[in-house]
Amino acid sequence: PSTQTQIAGFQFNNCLMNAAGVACMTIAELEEVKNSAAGSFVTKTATLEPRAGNPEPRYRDVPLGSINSMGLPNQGLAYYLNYLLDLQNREPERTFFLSLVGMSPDETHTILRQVQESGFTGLTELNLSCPNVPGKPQIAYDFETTEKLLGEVFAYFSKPLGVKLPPYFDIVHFDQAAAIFNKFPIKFVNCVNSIGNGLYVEDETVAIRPKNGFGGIGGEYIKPTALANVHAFYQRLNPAIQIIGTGGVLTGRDAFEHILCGASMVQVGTTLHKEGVSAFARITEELQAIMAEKGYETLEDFRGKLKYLG
Ligand SMILES: O=C(O)c1[nH]c(=O)[nH]c(=O)c1Cl
Repeated sequence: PSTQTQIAGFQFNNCLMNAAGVACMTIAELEEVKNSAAGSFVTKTATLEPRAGNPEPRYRDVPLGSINSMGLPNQGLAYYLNYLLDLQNREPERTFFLSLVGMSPDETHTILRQVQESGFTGLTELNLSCPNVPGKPQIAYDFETTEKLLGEVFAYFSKPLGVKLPPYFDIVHFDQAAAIFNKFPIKFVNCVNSIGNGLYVEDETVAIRPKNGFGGIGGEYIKPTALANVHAFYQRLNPAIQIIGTGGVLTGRDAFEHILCGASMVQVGTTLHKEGVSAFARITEELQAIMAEKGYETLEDFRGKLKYLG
């Protein structure tokens, strides 16, 4: 069975890739993901200037997942954009993702204009869901701001762009968010970012330093929420807007469920942090075994075909 896929008309030889934030801060890390069984990579979310991020410890792997309050540490847009421009000349047949966001709407426009004026031919993932910059709310929880920002972006940005979304937990919010995204030529929505502002306690103490221990939750804890967001947007969005599924992918079975719920690409975060890039080959083999057992040749044989109980 084949686990190849396409996003916005770009072909990928595998439907698995890293989630932004994991294994993607440096060129060395990105090259390792690129040279693994992953079909693509996405960079750490880039801001205009490099950022040190929050004080450590700011990321912890825990038995059922992870908690992080990194604070958007990154090497700055130029570092990632220059690498991607060089890479697309070296490997023109492959497509990669650039994740970005400004620390303000103006900075977001500055960054996106730089990308627009560059020769970048890959996919842009606008991160509307960072939960860990003190004082900065998650953009995509503010529907008015989100609609205004996207309206401004698409006045000048013509390269393929998708958005990274926080998890929503209310059916009305699925309705309202989807209604906004359906207004714009967005190529994909990536559901979900970490569940914001969880708290992990060890004995009597928090696990991470920033924000008195509050941080985004990933891993097994979040798969039901991730699948619900994937499927809710799959049900509601214009079919021209594809879904990337992120959250709780440990096994081929988890990847299968994301695709069954409507995902065209599946991202791996916490599991990649714990296991390393060998996770991509393992999960791919497990997914292929499930497809073989069920007689599915391609993802399209089962993508979005979640059954209800009537
Ligand atoms: O703290 C972070 O850097 C971070 N951490 C997350 O869990 N999601 C994000 O989008 C970001 Cl930007």
